[in-house]
Amino acid sequence: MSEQTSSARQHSSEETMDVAVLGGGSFGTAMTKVLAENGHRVHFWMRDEHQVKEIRETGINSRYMPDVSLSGDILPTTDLEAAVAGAVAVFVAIPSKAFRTVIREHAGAFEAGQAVISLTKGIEKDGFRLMSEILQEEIPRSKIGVLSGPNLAQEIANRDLTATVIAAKDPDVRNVVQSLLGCEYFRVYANVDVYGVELAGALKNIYAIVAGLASALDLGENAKAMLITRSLAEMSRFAVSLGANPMTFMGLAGVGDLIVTCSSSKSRNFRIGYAVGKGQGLDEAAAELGQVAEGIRTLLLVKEKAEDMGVPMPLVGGMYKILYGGAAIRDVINGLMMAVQNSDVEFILPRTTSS
Ligand SMILES: NC(=O)c1ccc[n+]([C@@H]2O[C@H](COP(=O)([O-])OP(=O)(O)OC[C@H]3O[C@@H](n4cnc5c(N)ncnc54)[C@H](O)[C@@H]3O)[C@@H](O)[C@H]2O)c1
Ligand SMILES: O=P(O)(O)OC[C@H](O)CO
Repeated sequence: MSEQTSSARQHSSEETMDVAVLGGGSFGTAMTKVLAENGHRVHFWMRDEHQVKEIRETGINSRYMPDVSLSGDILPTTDLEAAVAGAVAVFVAIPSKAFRTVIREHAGAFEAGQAVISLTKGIEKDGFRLMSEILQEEIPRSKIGVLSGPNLAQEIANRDLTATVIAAKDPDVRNVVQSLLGCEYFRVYANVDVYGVELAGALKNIYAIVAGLASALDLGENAKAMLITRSLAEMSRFAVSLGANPMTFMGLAGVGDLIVTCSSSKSRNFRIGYAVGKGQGLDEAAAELGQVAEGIRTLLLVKEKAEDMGVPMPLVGGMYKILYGGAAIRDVINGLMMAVQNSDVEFILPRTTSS
């Protein structure tokens, strides 16, 4: 173990555990690094044999994190069954589009009572399912958790100070994740509102696109504050109508993640909005990014769901018109600014209009 590794581990469990990380992208790589630096044996599953070979031989995942060197007890593999067998916890960082397929295909591999934690911030198209719901449906004998918060993968990999949230009903899951991941640069807070934490992580990606677009247009600092705050109001309104606890949105998974993703060009969703604001087409921007920006899909799903439920979401509606309806950005902004005046905090003063 390197000097850096032993110092990172000060606050985490002293016992070496077998853990699995599923998904060889940016976030899977960052979480693998934290777990390995904390002294655990990490079975790192990905589908690409070349990537496995590269990480095994060089410690580098050049496609997703070319500047990050992985060291410690990391076992890259394409064998998911072997990765999961005996793991005290399985962390899943597969984009929402492929999440169910991967879990279903390997459902038999997961053990009864095993902690399975989603790291994915997205929503499934059919049935508007969150990832924890997919886990519940596909591998119901597992103990399920969700990790979410202001967690830019690159910063975690750089050991920049970061906090996250583990949400799980089962205290054993909360405890094991805090113990496995916590260290001097990564602090893990707990919550029991699984649905709220997970929904916050998915929804903020939409508003990061909005914020990126605003940044491209150089709308000013007041506009940034207005957008972030109204995004929080809108996402909490939607989440509460689905049964989430509004207080969750005051925490790291809510306002915390919203702040980081809406104010940093390190966020892929923010970069999509910025590119569109600078006149690039959505498809071109997504192709150029070359990594997942969940907000693009989530926007479509949330717009449809909000309309079905009659929940007003003017920012979602406006972004949809820009990305998919060919609306002029300035017209949409003008429409939002000139809408009927409304309540600031609707949990104190209820909204009286549908605008
Ligand atoms: N990158 C971050 O900063 C960050 C932070 C927190 C949460 N997340 C979330 O984690 C999830 C994964 O994001 P990421 O940043 O790692 O994405 P990424 O684009 O960097 O990588 C995606 C990975 O998923 C793999 N993948 C895609 N389809 C697959 C399939 N069918 N089978 C197996 N593997 C498949 C790809 O090969 C790739 O390794 C997203 O929901 C994202 O919102 C990302
Ligand atoms: O790069 P993004 O936009 O997917 O955001 C990454 C994380 O979700 C930030 O918390």
